[in-house]
Amino acid sequence: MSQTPALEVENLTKKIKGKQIIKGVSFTLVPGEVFGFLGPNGAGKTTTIRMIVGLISPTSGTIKIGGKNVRTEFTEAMKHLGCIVENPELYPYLTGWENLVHFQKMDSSIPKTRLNEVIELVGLQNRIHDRVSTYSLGMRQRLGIAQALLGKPKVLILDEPTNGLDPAGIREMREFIRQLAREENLSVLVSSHLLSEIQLMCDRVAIISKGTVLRTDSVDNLLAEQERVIWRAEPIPLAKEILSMETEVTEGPDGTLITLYNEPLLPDWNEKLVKAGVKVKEMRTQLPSLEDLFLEVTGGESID
Ligand SMILES: Nc1ncnc2c1ncn2[C@@H]1O[C@H](COP(=O)(O)OP(=O)(O)OP(=O)(O)O)[C@@H](O)[C@H]1O
Repeated sequence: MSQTPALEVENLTKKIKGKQIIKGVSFTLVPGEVFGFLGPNGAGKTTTIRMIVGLISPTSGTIKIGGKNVRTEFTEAMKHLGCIVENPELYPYLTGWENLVHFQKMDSSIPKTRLNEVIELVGLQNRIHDRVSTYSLGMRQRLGIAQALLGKPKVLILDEPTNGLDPAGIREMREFIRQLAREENLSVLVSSHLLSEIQLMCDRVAIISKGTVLRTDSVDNLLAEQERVIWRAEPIPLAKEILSMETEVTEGPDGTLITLYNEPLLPDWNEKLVKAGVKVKEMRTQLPSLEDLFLEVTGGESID
């Protein structure tokens, strides 16, 4: 693919009060993808996002939005960006429509016809003339997104978009974000500390911990890399001894042994066990849980 990335972050660092908070973060969003920024509290997600949206400046590194450098072409770069970083700034005593008109008037490049387009995109047609104070949290989020979409951005940044929503609201927001990315060819960067949410919503994910991106890939690929084999064999000590000569072995629950899944070598390991007199009763593969994957990638740091 030779299309211009929607967002390019290269070797970003940030030092605050002498402390290195962000230590060389790089990732790229292609048009139309939902990209998850996943890490425990304090990992550096918000600081990175604040640099992308221009709220603070990086110590070093490059950020390009729609090919425009945030440092040297700030206005051009910001034209391609829509974001809700802290809570969306809305006036509760005005209607949804009046809120949007207010923001549209602040940017002379946005025609009034865009209002109905964004209202339709976020599905607020039926309630747009009601006061925002009567909206649910999910509806306020949608209105915030409508506002962020007014300038037809290429990239939308949402910091923890499902925070505070109930399970139905979370599901709705997740589906809405996916649909928006698909239909508008919009790239969406979503930060979250919720593993399951990232798995269901995002095409790819960057796992961030202590100011560093440890891995970037689709959740499915990351999980497949950590696929394991559960062995039920007797006697266990002998089976463990033999397998340990081939690969790393841990003991699972109920007297099982666990190794990583290594397809080409499995028959060989099995043969060695059988030749040594071990009875192999069962071999089955298992994907790790997201929590296990996270622990594996971060080297033991848990998500919460
Ligand atoms: N202005 C600041 N001064 C000092 N330390 C800061 C400042 N801003 C952020 N930090 C520190 O940088 C680290 C990363 O914070 P950041 O808010 O980016 O993490 P996060 O991944 O977004 O987590 P959370 O979800 O809790 O916001 C934390 O240890 C935080 O205490």
